[in-house]
Amino acid sequence: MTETETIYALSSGAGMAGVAVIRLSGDQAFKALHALDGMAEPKARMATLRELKDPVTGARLDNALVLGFKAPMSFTGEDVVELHVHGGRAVLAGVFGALSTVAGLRPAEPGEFSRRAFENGKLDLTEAEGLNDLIHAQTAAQREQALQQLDGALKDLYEGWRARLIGHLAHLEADIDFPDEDLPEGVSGAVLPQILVLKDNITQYLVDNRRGEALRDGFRIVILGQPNAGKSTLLNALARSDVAIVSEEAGTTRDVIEVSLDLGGYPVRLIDTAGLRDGVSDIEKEGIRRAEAKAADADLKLVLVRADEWPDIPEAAKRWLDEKAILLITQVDRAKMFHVEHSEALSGIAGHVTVSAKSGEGMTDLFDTIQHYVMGAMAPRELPSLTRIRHRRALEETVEHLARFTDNAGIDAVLAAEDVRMAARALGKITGRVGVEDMLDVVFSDFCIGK
Ligand SMILES: Nc1nc2c(c(=O)[nH]1)N(C=O)[C@@H](CNc1ccc(C(=O)N[C@@H](CCC(=O)O)C(=O)O)cc1)CN2
Ligand SMILES: Nc1nc2c(ncn2[C@@H]2O[C@H](COP(=O)(O)OP(=O)(O)OP(=O)(O)O)[C@@H](O)[C@H]2O)c(=O)[nH]1
Ligand SMILES: [Mg+2]
Repeated sequence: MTETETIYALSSGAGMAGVAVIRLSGDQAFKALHALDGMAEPKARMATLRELKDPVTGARLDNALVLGFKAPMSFTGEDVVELHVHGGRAVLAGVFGALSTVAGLRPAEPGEFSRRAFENGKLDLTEAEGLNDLIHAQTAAQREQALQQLDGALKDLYEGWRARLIGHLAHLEADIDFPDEDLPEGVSGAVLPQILVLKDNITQYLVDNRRGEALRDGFRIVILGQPNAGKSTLLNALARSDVAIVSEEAGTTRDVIEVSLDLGGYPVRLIDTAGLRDGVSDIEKEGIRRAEAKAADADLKLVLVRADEWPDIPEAAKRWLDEKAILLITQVDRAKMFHVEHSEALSGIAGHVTVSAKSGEGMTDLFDTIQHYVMGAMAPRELPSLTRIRHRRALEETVEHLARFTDNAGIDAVLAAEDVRMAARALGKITGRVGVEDMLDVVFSDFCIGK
């Protein structure tokens, strides 16, 4: 299969619909349209009504709205034809059957239209990823982040850094080639601090609490505490749905139970876990192991302690109390005349709330406290956030090369210049400017068919 093959796919959603869009891209796209409508090529970018027939049987397929784009002025940069047909099963089957009889056409792979757009320079890799994120966006904040990335916000940031490095590299190389009188002394002297500043900028940029990734994947809030603390009851209350089994038996929950919520436009994954104690059965031990694994990479932890036990906090719960934890004193309806006494457990954490899932006391306060935390963690930063581990790895690699540059700068100008070149390459991998052939399959296989 060569890249010039013409591809087609359903680009609208599957299932019955008022209108469905079938997209064709490649140099046979208009020929294929002619095979179905027998008419002259429609004017580029002008919607036209056409009767489509099966080229082999002559059977009528649909009255379709047809839209053509001529290369390179199209989404993919190739000739593109869109068939806007009635979205019925028989219509789609008929049109796909007809297209399969046209020579030089084949069904598109997932993400193949976007991949061609990338290969034809219409999108860089971060923009293509932004497009995919936009299609999967579930909340307003996810949509906004994806749109920014699709608009080139990450591309501009990383290409800007790369351009700065390449500028510095030119100076370093000039220094190496003309070490003496041709250039004033001190050129490399000026480059060093400039590269150090850039290295610091990137290093600081990486300290982001996974903001962009959490926005893309969902902010993970893990509910932790000893058996019968009321974790599953709390999950059900926050999710406003009877998701997890609740019982007075200690050790009810063993599996990790996850619910997705939209918290003021921010996607949240609320995770209930097994009660923390010295596990009795092997199954419960495994449940606790999973609970602790979730706790370790939580974006926020809700650590539950029962009011009738307060201020005693079991060691298994106490170890999760840190700046990413909210302490919940639960089942306060069961403790008479309860008030939170001073405890050292209250310092160094993100907050504490006293609640009763039964009476509803404190639940509004809890909701507000969580929402406040999530909003703070997800608030837009000055620079657009990286959204994938792929970006993070490449930026870490960039910083490593720049650290090596600083080590070599005083010793060996040739080695140091090579470090800068490698740093620029690592940055170029994010946007797909260099050395990414092996990565493209991974990036685009994640896309939908028809995109
Ligand atoms: N029917 C339909 N709707 C759609 C799309 C599509 O492909 N078809 N899109 C698909 O994702 C999105 C729109 N995105 C598009 C992006 C670029 C071009 C395009 O033709 N670009 C040309 C010309 C640019 C211009 O006119 O300014 C180019 O880049 O050269 C088309 C659609 C959303 N809606
Ligand atoms: N009175 C009162 N009872 C509660 C409250 N929250 C939970 N319970 C009860 O406490 C018991 C344990 O609740 P669960 O939500 O199953 O506790 P859990 O922390 O999930 O327990 P495990 O899954 O065993 O770790 C159940 O009988 C609940 O009905 C509350 O706020 N007030
Ligand atoms: Mg439970």
